[in-house]
Amino acid sequence: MRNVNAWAIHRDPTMWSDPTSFKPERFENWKSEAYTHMPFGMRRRACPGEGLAQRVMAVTLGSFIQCFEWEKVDGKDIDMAEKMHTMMCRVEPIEAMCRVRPHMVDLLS
Ligand code: HEM
Repeated sequence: MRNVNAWAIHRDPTMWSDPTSFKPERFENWKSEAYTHMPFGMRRRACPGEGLAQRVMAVTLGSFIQCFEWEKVDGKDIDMAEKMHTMMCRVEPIEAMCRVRPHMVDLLS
């Protein structure tokens, strides 16, 4: 058994500038450098679903945003505090409601 602390590597300021800021543009024309970014793990036990996930994530997320209006149940900002578990979890889980956007009602009902 081996454990690699991908959490720490993904937040390492010697590898990433301003590592905790949401900057999707950092991945534009981005070339993978070995072991700096490994959301799907690496090598023998790496995620076999990576190809599928990479293909469907954008369209899934885009559909969620295009088709539904989202709202947090408690109306507060998202609390990003983390706690360790077998997997990384939020201290406060996100509870959200969605409503079909008006222009999608006929298509989705
Ligand atoms: C955004 C989507 C996903 C992410 C971020 C993700 C990430 C991961 C990670 C980090 C691992 C552990 C790799 C390791 O142990 O080093 C893993 C394992 C695994 N993933 Fe995913 N995954 C995703 C989607 C999927 C999908 C779509 C499937 C199947 C259709 C899948 C199937 C698996 C399986 C079967 C393993 C266990 C592989 C093994 O232990 O040999 N994953 N995934």
